[in-house]
Amino acid sequence: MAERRLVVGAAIVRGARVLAARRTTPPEAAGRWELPGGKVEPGERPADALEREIAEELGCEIEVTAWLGGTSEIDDHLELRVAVARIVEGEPAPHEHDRLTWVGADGLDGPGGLDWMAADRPFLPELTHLLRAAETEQRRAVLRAVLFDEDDATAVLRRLRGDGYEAHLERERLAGEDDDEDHPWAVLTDAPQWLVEVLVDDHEGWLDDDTVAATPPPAAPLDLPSGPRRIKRPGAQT
Ligand SMILES: Nc1nc2c([nH]c(=O)n2[C@H]2C[C@H](O)[C@@H](COP(=O)(O)OP(=O)(O)OP(=O)(O)O)O2)c(=O)[nH]1
Repeated sequence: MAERRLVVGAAIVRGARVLAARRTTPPEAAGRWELPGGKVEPGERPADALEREIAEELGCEIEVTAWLGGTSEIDDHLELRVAVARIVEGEPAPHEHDRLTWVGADGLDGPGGLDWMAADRPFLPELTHLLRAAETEQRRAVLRAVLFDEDDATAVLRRLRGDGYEAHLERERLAGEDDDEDHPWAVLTDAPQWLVEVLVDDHEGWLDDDTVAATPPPAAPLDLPSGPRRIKRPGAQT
């Protein structure tokens, strides 16, 4: 039999989650999840094909960082390889799928997991392993954004989760204050510091420096201020 044509799929990883896309065609595959990608053209490098397909399907630019082991048979004519990739430009939007979702190790496989295309399943154990390793890494890098208003806190939480980061809400206590109504909200997240800074600036909050200090220690100790740091915002009331 002639060699199978190669289909490449991208496991786009951000934080400890991977981006899954829901197919709309053909009818038997509609509603099932895949890793975005497509067929490699004759003479095309697989990584180039993947970057081209992702630009077409999601409107963003990725960089392939590694290939997962093995290939998987799709049918008599096609076989699938999967690369781990990261976004280098833009935000993914579904141009050819009807849904995108950022899924962590817990939602990837097993009961309650996504209904994947059959050919993707052999890659799930390795992918789960990668996401678990990323989770461990992340536990060491949590930032705390402090916001006075619950609506602001919820907006920040939604935005971070929508972008694929881990984030959860906690009720914050300010030292020396005991009036419950004055206790602000804290959003704990693994998002990068620049993004959290932009969001707290937009929602009149601040980034708690204690948690910045709790990220993996730099080679030389940093001289960090001990109190919460107010991010300056043009025109904001202090
Ligand atoms: N892109 C992608 N295709 C997959 C995956 N798993 C899987 O079985 N497939 C199948 C579905 C299709 O039969 C085939 C890829 O076709 P496609 O329609 O996505 O590729 P393409 O964009 O190059 O399509 P076309 O131009 O030939 O229409 O591989 C996966 O994770 N990603």
